[in-house]
Amino acid sequence: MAPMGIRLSPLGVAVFCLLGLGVLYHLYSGFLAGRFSLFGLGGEPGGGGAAGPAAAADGGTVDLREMLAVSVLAAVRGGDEVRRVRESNVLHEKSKGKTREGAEDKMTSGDVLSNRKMFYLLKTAFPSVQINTEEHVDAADQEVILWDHKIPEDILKEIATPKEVPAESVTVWIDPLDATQEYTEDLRKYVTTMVCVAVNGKPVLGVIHKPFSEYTAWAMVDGGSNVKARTSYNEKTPRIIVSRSHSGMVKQVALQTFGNQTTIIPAGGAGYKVLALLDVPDKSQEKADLYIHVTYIKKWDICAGNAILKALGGHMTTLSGEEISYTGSDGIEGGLLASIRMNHQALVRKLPDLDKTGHK
Ligand SMILES: Nc1ncnc2c1ncn2[C@@H]1O[C@H](COP(=O)(O)O)[C@@H](OP(=O)(O)O)[C@H]1O
Ligand SMILES: [Mg+2]
Repeated sequence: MAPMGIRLSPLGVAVFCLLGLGVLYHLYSGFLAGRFSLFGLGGEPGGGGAAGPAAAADGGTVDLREMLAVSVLAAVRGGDEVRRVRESNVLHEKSKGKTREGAEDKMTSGDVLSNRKMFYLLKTAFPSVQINTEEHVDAADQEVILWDHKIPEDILKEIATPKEVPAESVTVWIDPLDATQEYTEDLRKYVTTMVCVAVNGKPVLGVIHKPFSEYTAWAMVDGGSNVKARTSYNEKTPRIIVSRSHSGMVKQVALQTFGNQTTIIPAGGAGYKVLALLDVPDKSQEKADLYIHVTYIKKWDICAGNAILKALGGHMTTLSGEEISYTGSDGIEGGLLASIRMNHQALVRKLPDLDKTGHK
């Protein structure tokens, strides 16, 4: 018997407790989860109302169509910084150290300022997703950049319905300035900014933006794209696009595999080299049939290109034909082979085993 003659029913108490737990769970998984993850970064919450975090409202899911819209915006905004710094001619060039092969790993103000814009735009819109970026994020120099929740018409036209996935299955990869070496040499056509979204490690969304020609390619696997493959490719004597500053033994490997008649096109930037395989209207863009890389490379350099190729029916794998998983470690060891509208596995079989030949 309770005081003052009120009797508590055990069923009523149980229902009350369950309701309480439900309210707490809802608060934690949605609103608070988003805020905690930003605070964990040393960041501020993204603000409320229409421009607040996109993931928070759904309690742990994100809409890939919204992620695509923010990724395009981030690549363009980052690209504005890249262009502004290059046009100022004050690059504040530094070395982050050396690559395994002994090349300078460079960084400029263009990389840093683009990274800041791209990272905070994505982090504010999607506070609960994992974001991996090439450059260090300075928590003391953060910026809250709000997304207006507008999905551009070209995306709405291609992708008619939202595509929800659990926020915890998503890994975002940002390259705030691809082809930094060429950027310092003022070889502007090679420079891109890139965003990639992987779901359970599989590349699903890719954006490659060329800041100096203001061209943007995007694609979503099983969604849509604003770019397509060319109508024909030369599989027998392919034009092969390769690195100009991290080449390793790539030319020898290409000529040994496809013969001495093969044309080798040295170029900067992994984003630029993927675009070379596609039907891109930009006049400064060279065209190739295959992209081969033999040295170590990082996932932010290749994830967006991998997603775009996959969305268009192409392939990007290691040289031994393995799919690349975009979670966990930053780098991949087995080189790269990218193709579209070709028999990719037949190409893999043609290539020498790099570990055996020591061709890296
Ligand atoms: N052996 C290596 N080690 C580290 N990074 C490499 C690399 N080979 C290529 N990369 C990176 O991959 C991108 C494309 O390389 P490349 O232009 O030589 O084809 C460049 O990215 P960033 O410019 O973003 O640093 C480059 O630094
Ligand atoms: Mg890069």
